[in-house]
Amino acid sequence: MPPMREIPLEEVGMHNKEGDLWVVIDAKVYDLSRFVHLHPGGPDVLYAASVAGKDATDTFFALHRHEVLLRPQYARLQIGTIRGREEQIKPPEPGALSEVPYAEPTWLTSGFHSAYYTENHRRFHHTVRAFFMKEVYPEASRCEESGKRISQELVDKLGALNFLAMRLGPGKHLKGLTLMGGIVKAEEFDYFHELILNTELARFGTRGFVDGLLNGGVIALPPILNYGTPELQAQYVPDILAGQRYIALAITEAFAGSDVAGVQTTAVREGDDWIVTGTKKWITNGTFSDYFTTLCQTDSGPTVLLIRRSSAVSTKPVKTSYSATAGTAYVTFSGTRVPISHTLGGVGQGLRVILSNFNHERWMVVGTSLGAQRLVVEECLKWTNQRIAFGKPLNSQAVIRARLASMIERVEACQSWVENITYQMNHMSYAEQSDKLAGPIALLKQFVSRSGRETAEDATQIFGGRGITMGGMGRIIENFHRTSPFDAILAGAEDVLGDLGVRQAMRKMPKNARL
Ligand code: HEM
Repeated sequence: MPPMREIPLEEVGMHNKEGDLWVVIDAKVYDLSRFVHLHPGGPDVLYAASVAGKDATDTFFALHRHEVLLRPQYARLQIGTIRGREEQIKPPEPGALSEVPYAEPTWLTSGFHSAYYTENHRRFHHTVRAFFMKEVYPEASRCEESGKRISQELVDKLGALNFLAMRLGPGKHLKGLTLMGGIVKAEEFDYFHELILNTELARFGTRGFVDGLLNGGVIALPPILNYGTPELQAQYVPDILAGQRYIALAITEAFAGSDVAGVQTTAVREGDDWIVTGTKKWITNGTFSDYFTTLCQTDSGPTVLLIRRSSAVSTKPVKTSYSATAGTAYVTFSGTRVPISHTLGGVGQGLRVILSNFNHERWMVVGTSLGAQRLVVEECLKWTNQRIAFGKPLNSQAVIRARLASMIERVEACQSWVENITYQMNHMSYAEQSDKLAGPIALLKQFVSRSGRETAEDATQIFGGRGITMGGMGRIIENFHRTSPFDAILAGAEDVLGDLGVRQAMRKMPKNARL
């Protein structure tokens, strides 16, 4: 691009009419002469006396997100800069931290300290945020809107970083892999690294894509890694981790959701095979999965099987209130033949396999909800600072500040509890996690998803009409308001989880406990 011409403000003022229209936004001069008729807000607003040929910075930022100016088709409308002035509102550097109070957790806030995170976590975080914003975010936005699944090109890029392997948490599946380009060694990688991945990917503000981003693998692979034979693991895991094949977890049915023991899909032995018949519903990534980690009923009780897609397996999309990019499916097994070697965790052991798997899944949902809630807090702090209503910034109203206070308190409480649980996970074996953390993680998830929905409500009141409008200024709030109920349902409904947490505590009550 040739260097931009420096233009005196007075010269801009002469271009203020139809066919010859310039405006100044943040020291940059835009020629809107031809764009006026394409402008989504219409031409008339641009011909207003306070806009045409004038510095319209405040007006522009009251109506548009900064990202509008960064889109290539609009960036090229710029013809120069105002002499003697500098751009003030700059796009964030890749990986940069926000300086808005509470927009980052304390461990990423200058001058604050943390007992949990190391220098390696910080470097990892910086690299992840930069990569996500540059490589993943543009596709996340596109797919959230179009409903298309993640592209193989992006999956390949993620595969090269061993993204899915990292999202399964620490463990022997990481051995020998180069993680995030070598930023963290396999033996150093812990649940805080994984928490960073989960919170960062929620910052796209695209809840459907978050699940489309190979979440099927995150929840369907652990039963193979924990209960599959070495042969089975060698046959399936590497291709899935590399993004060459896709997998989904198939538990829920129209017949049974939180009541997993009530599933009606059956597996009947015939020689060395199981014959599987039944349906599964709300299966994340199911529309494009090659394999299904599936809970079935057998004569000897619930059993988990690894099922390959074949002509006896069909999938169709389930239209939910978030984007079809998640690949949510209705799956039908029509007498599907499955070798008995594909049994995970023993016949009749299905509930043990599935219930232990739930802890990690619930903790993952908690992490993505937390990341999204923090983003919503940042959006609200910025909006209430720049939006003028009744002649004053929104944040000069006590009712608005009261809502902001509640949102900040909730996200900070969620953060502290999540970090505490994550620390426990780092110091417990898988078996200890199953025994000790099922209750606390269930309670944590109930608390975090409920906080999320309260925050969605507060944010929508703050953003008004924009909070219920897809695209534009309030797009992140609208997406969160529409999709935060997913966090309250997926991996166990909120109410059921609260009850589970208390029942776990009751089981562990000392026999001699008395007041
Ligand atoms: C470089 C200059 C501009 C570009 C590229 C631009 C682009 C856009 C775009 C893409 C939208 C759709 C909503 C969104 O994505 O946020 C929009 C909406 C709008 N624009 Fe602009 N715009 C420009 C300047 C202005 C100015 C100076 C005004 C001054 C009044 C203005 C007034 C509006 C209005 C009223 C809407 C509708 C807002 C809404 O529905 O909430 N635009 N503009």
